[in-house]
Amino acid sequence: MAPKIPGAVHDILDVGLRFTYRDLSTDTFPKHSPIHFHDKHLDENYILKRVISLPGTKLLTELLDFANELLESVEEFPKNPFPVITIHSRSASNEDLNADTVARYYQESISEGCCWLASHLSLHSKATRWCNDLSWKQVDGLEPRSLPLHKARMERRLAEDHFVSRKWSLVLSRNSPSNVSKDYLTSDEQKTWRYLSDCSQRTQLAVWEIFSCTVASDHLFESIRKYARKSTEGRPEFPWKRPDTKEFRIQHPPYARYSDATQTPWTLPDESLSPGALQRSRTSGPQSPTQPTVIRPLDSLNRGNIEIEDSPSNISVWVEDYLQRAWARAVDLDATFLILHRGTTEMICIRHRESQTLFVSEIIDTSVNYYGKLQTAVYAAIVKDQAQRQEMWEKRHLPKAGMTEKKRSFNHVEPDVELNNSHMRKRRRSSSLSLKTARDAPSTNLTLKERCRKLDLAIVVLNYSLHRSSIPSIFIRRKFDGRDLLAPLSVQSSYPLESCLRIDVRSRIGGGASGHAHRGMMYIGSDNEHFQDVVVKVGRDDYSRQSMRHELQIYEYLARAKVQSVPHCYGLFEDIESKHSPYILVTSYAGKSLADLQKKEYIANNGTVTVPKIQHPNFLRGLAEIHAAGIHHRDLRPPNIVIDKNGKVSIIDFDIARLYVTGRQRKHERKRMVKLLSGQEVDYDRTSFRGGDYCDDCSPGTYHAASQWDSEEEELVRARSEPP
Ligand SMILES: Nc1ncnc2c1ncn2[C@@H]1O[C@H](COP(=O)(O)OP(=O)(O)OP(=O)(O)O)[C@@H](O)[C@H]1O
Repeated sequence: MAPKIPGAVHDILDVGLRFTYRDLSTDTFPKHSPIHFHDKHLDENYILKRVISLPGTKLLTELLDFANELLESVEEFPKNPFPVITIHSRSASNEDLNADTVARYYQESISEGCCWLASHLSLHSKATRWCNDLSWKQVDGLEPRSLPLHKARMERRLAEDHFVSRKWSLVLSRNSPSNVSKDYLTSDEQKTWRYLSDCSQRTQLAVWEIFSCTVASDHLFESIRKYARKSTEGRPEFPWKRPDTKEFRIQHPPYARYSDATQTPWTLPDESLSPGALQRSRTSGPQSPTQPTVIRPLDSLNRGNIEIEDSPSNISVWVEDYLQRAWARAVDLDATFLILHRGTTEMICIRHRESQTLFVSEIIDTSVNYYGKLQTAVYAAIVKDQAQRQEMWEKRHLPKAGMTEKKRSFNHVEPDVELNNSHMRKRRRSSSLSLKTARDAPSTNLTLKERCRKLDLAIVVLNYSLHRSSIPSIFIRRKFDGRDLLAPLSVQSSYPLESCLRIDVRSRIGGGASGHAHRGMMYIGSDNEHFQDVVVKVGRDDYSRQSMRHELQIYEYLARAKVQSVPHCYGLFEDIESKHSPYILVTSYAGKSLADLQKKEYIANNGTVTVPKIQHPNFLRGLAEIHAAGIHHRDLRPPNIVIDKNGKVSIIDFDIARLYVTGRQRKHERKRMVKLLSGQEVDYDRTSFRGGDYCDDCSPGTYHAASQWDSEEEELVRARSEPP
């Protein structure tokens, strides 16, 4: 007999969101596409191929039936009261419904209750107490550091964050049902727990893209629905964005994906999944890359004029781009469910791995009185799906005799089985550089540096994590015009391959306010023997171009002063495809940072590291050299001090450095360096803040009022009048 459902549970099942919808002005429409440079280099095997609409209410009915089944399978609900969950209702009439407000409202009003319930129903239905093992929250929500941002960049960030927030997810809040004895688990639940035991607390089980509750997102949802319906009829392949460089085509051997679960509470239309429905581009064997001997950037890009049009000003929202971003995030987490939510409406999407298809539900009204039940069903379905796929994976990967049990990592989308023995290939771990390192390269290194300086065209491919370029991007060197301004972009009609730099980006090694730093290898022409171990900093957005240009200027200044304690800068390059694509700044790889070398201490002790006193002079000499060249670094921190295998210390990251330094600032920065090396915490360099602030570097807790630091102009005058 079906159990009596407690009133508090009914409250959760029957809750609908109560937003009062307010029309917001169109200024909340995002002004930029969410697609970044990296997205164009996604591995072909991992890109969205089709979007198919799931018409009608079939998916909803199936999910609600699944919730009913779970409710009926409970023999008895716990006697102790259901935790108090407040159902808020929100009137949006005088509130800005940006993406984060919408997410927080969903979190406060519904997700907690649904997590408790889904947890009970799917993980420990026989437990006599209410226990919750799920949590819907913002994952990796915090930026590593919140540097004062350029005003325009801040505005753009705000506009983007205003429209969509991507960091929300369902996670397991514990590793095991710590509060529930095994006796209270049915055999099915025990099995589920076993297969989920590899999930850490940070494992994200599904992807939520939360949008602001605005006209723009309403328009986006409608467009997605129309797009999915249209593409269901015509079945065209999804237009993934790739670089426009036409003459290259790099074929990579394919490999298998993780499997889709087979026993799911939802059904997908069979005809969409049949092999004929999708022309998969599986090649029969490895093919050599197409690599022309003459590179014609303008021809290959098919552009008569490199002054490429800016994005049109009347941009509303880009359906494909938002779907692509969401899909890529789901692939990254290996999530099956992708939920698009905007407060008053929602779309549930299901990712089918085998056919690389996204199935999209109709638009769901979140005020319906079964919305709570639907969300509970979605959470429970996500958990079941995850456990079932893990079970399938483990069955296919039985541990070999004598080996410890092999577990699939939930956090990686590492392909597990090769498709074809003739080109067996495990996907390379992003961090490993398997080719010879620059140290092994013959002694042509110096000449190579000299040669590189003269070469203006760089062919860039990404080869790490989810990125495996099938078409490279073409970058052109940017130079100064002699007046500290970048000269206009100058592109020749053709370049012999032998006069081109080839940059193979192999792993991501850091990320900060202005961009992501990658490790890679730089070759010249068709020579695969000699290469430089380089760091490629890819700008985060178009505003980062300014800071990279500034960094190039500082590096050139330091090179002219023959400063040794900094990496060699190979130059600044611009992707010629779009005015808004980021610059890349290429420097030599100068070793691991203090933060990386002492990662544990750095993380555990609030960003501190300790260097034996005997080694301090090494670091101080490096800094003194930079000061002697007249450069004020202004951002000395453990991540910005690197040491190579031979113990050579270099200082990096000059994006907020200044081209003058006063005696007082030199002393200040020296003290800061000693403090940092002695295991003490250093915060942002307060000399950056002309408004005045506390400066613990000079003497702990001392407040420097605004007037105590010079203004930029005063600093310059003082710096010029002082001996170096
Ligand atoms: N030339 C280099 N050699 C070795 N490692 C490097 C080099 N350049 C950058 N890195 C690594 O990449 C990380 C980020 O680089 P960098 O600080 O230049 O980027 P950023 O975007 O300006 O970061 P932030 O905002 O934190 O200052 C560094 O902490 C360091 O670990």
